[in-house]
Amino acid sequence: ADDDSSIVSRFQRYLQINTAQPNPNYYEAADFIVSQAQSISLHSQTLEFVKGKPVVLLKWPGSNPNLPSILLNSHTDVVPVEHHKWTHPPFDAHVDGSGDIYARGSQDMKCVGLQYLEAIRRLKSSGFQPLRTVYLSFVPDEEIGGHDGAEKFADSDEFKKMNVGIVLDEGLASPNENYRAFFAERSPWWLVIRATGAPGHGAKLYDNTAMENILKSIESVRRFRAAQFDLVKSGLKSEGEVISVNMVFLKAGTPSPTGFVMNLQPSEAEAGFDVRVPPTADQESLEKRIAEEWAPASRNMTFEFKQKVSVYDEFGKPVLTATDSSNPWWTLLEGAVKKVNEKLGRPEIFPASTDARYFRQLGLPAIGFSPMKNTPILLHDHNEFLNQAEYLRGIEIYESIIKAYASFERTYKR
Ligand SMILES: CSCC[C@H](NC=O)C(=O)O
Ligand SMILES: [Zn+2]
Ligand SMILES: [Zn+2]
Repeated sequence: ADDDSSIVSRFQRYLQINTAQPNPNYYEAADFIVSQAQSISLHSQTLEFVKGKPVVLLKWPGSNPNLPSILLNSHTDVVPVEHHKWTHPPFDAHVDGSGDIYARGSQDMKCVGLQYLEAIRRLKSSGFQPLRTVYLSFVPDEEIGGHDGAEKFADSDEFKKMNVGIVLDEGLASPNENYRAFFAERSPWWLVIRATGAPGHGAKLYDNTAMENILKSIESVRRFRAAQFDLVKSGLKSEGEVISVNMVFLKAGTPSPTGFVMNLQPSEAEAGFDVRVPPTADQESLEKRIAEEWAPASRNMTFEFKQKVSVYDEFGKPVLTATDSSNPWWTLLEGAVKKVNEKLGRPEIFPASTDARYFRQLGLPAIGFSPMKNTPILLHDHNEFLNQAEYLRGIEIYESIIKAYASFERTYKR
């Protein structure tokens, strides 16, 4: 049956599978996706580049298999939850009186994965026949970097054989009327800075303590953060266009059975920062700032990157998906959204990281798009929800997009 309530209940079933990191129930999710695919006669294949981490690949063959194909990607894992902070249990997918569906993954991004499938279900039953082959990939581990998921998939022979011409991946909810679309993303630099200094009596004032040294750095980071944030607050730049820095841990002190030793100044202190660097930022000057202001050796400091992703192509140019007429897929997306009387906002840089970078790095255009409007941005938050009417509308949006993409005749040339 294809009434709204069965569509929503299929979404609920996907949401009810607990695929939270660090112990996602991947096989249950894969089984569910495969059974959905079978119900609409899509060819399915499960690739296991790493044991326990299935990539489910579905295929809807086009009538012209020589044309580059369309890949609709989504990740099956979700981030962990703090159960007691949710008003409805995060894996119940409870629908409240106003139609809000509460669940971890309702926005990020089980909605998108199933919307792709529901859109294809409708297109199939309407008799639509794609010219280009449409693939759907359901990949693991996006939330922990995608190394055993999208990264291996994008590097595989299976992927090469698919002859992909365009990838759609996740975007973000929009609090206003316009849907959002993303053409690039910032690079995560996970930075740890360490300070050392002479230990001493808690009552003594002296220079160069580890705590003083790290505090100076934290002050410097804070000034930089505030200046970047001001650019966003004033409307001069969007969130993805500035360098964000957020302190995520702070570690120092000498533990004791009752807490910390109170009259001993520690000899070491450490702080961690989640830094996000836009593709167009001057990386060298940021590196210099880190070495000279945030962790200067002159203040007995060192630093280390726990992760330093660079989203560059083989020529050292940042990988961006074109948003002008040189990229027909962008134009088609805009047109398809318009056709169902909706609008896209200005193209944006995704503020966090997604699997899209692995596809862009191959030189493929990849667009981040999750059709949720008039919706608060709740990914990774407590009480993540998506309204069922929004979910259903999103299916119509994808119907329009998939139809436009799968019917597009011209071969895309880079
Ligand atoms: C680079 S690994 C981390 C990926 C993660 N993605 C979604 O939140 C992020 O923190 O952006
Ligand atoms: Zn996501
Ligand atoms: Zn996420």
